[in-house]
Amino acid sequence: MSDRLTDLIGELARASGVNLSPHWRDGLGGGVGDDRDALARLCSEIGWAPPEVLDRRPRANALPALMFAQDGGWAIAEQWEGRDLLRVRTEAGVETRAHDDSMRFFRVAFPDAMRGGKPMRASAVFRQALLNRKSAIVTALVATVVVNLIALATSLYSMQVYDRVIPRSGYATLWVLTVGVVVALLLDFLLRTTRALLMDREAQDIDAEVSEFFFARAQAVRLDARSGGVGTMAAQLRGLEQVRSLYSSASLFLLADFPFAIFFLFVIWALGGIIVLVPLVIFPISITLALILSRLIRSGTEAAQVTGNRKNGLLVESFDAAETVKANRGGWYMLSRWNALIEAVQASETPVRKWQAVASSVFQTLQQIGYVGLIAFGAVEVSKGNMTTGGLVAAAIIGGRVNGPLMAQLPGMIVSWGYARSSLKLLDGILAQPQDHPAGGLRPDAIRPAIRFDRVEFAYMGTKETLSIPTLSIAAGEKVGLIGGIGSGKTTLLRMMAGLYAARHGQVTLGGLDMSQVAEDILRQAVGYLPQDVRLVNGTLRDNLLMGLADPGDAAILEAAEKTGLVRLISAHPMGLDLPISEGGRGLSGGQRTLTGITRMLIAQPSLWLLDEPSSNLDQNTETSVMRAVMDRIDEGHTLVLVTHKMSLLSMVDRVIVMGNGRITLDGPTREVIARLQTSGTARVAPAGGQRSIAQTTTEGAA
Ligand SMILES: Nc1ncnc2c1ncn2[C@@H]1O[C@H](COP(=O)(O)OP(=O)(O)OP(=O)(O)O)[C@@H](O)[C@H]1O
Repeated sequence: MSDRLTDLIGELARASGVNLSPHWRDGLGGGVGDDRDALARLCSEIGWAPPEVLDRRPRANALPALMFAQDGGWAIAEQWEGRDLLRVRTEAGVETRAHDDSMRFFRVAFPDAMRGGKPMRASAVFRQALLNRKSAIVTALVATVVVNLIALATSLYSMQVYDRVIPRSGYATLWVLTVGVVVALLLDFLLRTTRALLMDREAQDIDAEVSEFFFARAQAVRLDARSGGVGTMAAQLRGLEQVRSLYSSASLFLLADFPFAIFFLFVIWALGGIIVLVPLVIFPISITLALILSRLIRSGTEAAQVTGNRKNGLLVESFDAAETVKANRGGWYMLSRWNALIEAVQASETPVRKWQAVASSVFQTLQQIGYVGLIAFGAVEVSKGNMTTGGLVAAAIIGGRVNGPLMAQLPGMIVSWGYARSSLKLLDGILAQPQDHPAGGLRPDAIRPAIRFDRVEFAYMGTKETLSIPTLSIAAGEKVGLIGGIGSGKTTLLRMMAGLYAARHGQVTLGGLDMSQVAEDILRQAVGYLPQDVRLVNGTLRDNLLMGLADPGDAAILEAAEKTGLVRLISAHPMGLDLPISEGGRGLSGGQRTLTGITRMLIAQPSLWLLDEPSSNLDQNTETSVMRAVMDRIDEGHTLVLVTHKMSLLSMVDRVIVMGNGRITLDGPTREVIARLQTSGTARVAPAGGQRSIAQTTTEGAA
């Protein structure tokens, strides 16, 4: 394998702001080479679209791009340094090279693991995953073809036995034929087993690839655009396996078994002439029945899928909210919802099962009618001398190979298709939801932590306007307190500043750049956000402290933990930083979770600190020491926005913004705003926009 080229592709992806799957190199074989066509071969092997060939003199906005030069091999052309000079990155480092016409430039169509590349339909994702494994599918197809040919051989064996061996007592012929058929059957066994193992391995691979894609897509759905609960979302992903297994079995059916059924019709015709009419009549009948069946069960499978997902949602919810449910004796309430959903699932599944049962009996009867029809019609043909007895036996056996796929496989596949279709619809729903940030995005060297809101309006899914901020600017280096009544919009505003929610109208900029256009990793480096309720994930404390960060080493982690007091938890536990955290951060107290979140921010050192009620879970002493540690870490030019209900914390900020009913109702220097709030509820404040003087009427009270 050409490591050099894959290294360069990895670097180009990073430079283009694309999150390649960590496993993108897995399974790459050797022999791609280092020549000019190596990139095209590599893309084809990985299953990416072929690279786009750029102009011989690419425009500045087409860079960075991969470049191949006759004398220097592969490199990344980063940017133009002058009219004829290119800044080029090779494995040896960065150098400047003169442009010459032998250079070729290529753009790679990266799939982004966190976004899944271009918007597409869920079915296309499965198709692509199958197509990426063309060689395995071709092998399985060849095996299926040979297995079918062996079936043909066994039927012809019967014909020979009836026509040649029995009338002439030709035992020598019988032995030869029998040995031949036994060898063929052994080969058949080997091929079937190999096909099953191969398909199983590929199925696992496809599962891994497809589930990675959809999991990443579901993760990247913008927080404010998420519809449905956690359980429903989880259930949407559950249909993956069903769709995958249908796609693999359906492709083998359509590509091998179905065409072979047609081929076998010709064989029956060759053996018995007119008797082929029997399967020929049954064939369209079974297809028509299959189509009718698929229509009949369609609505049932869809309803069953939807209620099934709601059932899953309720299950997740009941465990997640177990404390509330138990404390409020909500068990019966949850149980009655559960029972209602079970009833709904059964109601929608009953017609599906009914039609499935009817269908399988109908298809079995059709199969038997086909057999009887073939034998009866064949007997007439044999007695007329138009075919031999052996020919009839062979035709009956082959008739089974025609009926098998059509009568036995088709009904099951139609029902699976009904379920898979509704799973695909749900997966399409995930793909259609807006994603966090565009692939690529702006990648400035540094972002000034200055925030500006311009005619911003925001509403949660399905609600009317929640936030309306005509103008707000927070300069780099400002320390701002955000206060307001319960539900006044503080958290929503903070999440917008963090780039977690996107404005429905208007623009939010960070350092002059539209926040929604900044590359995700750059944004997350610059912005530190501490949610009101810090949730931890399954793993170790270290994993939770370092999630998404480069490991600065234990000394740096412990230094930060010392400042927040988290070190007490670490030193009290025998496993120290490796102390296990269970799902949802269970095992740590609310205060310890908050300390973990703050310690993480101290390690990350963002330039924009967004803290949502950082001390609500902390005692007075811890609050003082933790907030001091935070203020010590916030450098001169760094910005702080602190949501709080505690007036005591406002001494740490120089400016206070008061929220009320989704709007800014007061904005000014801390002392003036506090004085205004203390004297009366009718202060004059300036329209929010960074002005430091109070000048507008408000009736809002602070926290
Ligand atoms: N996920 C959501 N979906 C729909 N509406 C929401 C959601 N989260 C919050 N809201 C609504 O948006 C409004 C503002 O909520 P927000 O959490 O920003 O208030 P807050 O000022 O932070 O309140 P608190 O002080 O209680 O934390 C509230 O009316 C709330 O009901």
